[in-house]
Amino acid sequence: MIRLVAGNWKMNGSLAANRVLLDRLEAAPGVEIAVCVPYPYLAQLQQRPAGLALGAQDVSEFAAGAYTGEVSASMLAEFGCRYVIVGHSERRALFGEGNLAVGRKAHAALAAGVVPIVCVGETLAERDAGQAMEVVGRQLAAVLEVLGAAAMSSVVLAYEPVWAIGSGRSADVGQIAEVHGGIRAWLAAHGVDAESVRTLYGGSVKPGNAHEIFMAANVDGGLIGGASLEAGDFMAICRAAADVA
Ligand SMILES: O=C(CO)COP(=O)(O)O
Repeated sequence: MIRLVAGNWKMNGSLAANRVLLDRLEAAPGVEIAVCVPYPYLAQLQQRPAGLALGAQDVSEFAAGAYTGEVSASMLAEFGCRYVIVGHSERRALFGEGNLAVGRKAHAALAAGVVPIVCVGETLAERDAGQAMEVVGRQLAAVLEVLGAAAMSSVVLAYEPVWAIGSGRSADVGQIAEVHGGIRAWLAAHGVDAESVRTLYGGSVKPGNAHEIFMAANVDGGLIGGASLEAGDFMAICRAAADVA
């Protein structure tokens, strides 16, 4: 399947800076490229290089109504979002999102025709305790409980070990391949069409390590934080994904 490289701008950007960045991005053959931007910039991103998919970084689990500050999946769909990140570890850790809420957000996204990029991953303490796959399994189970096996095959997953995010310390290829293989096996064991679920790796992906990461078994692309704010770096990562396609 064609690899997906999604940039997660997090809470960065300005109208002026975004324009400079966008002017330097372009579609690349052999890879799908998406940028997941802060909500206020969805309007600006209506003008973007052809072939670049648009995404957001969070979504309400509710469809509409008295939920001050929330943004619904149908609003994202109106602005042309193909993707929305749900359950990023920063949202889980800093904003108290639990596993079931993440599942409900994924459900809301799918109901509006927006593909959720569901993030899973363990902390360093959990890895050191040998619990990485157990934690990821729990996170997956909650999403499966809400979505059911058929809908689960429509999501994109992102394995983002918390300790590798923004730390400059990527997981090594063996660790990545082990968890990605574990996720594929977990999905298959739970009745999900595992082969149709694209599973991205995220956490300190840079131009220098992208190629070997994308070569790893069961890695179907990347979720890129810091390096997605540098056009040259982001395009180099996208080309690395295309090269191994
Ligand atoms: O959190 C991430 C993407 O969602 C990864 O961030 P970094 O690429 O900055 O480590």
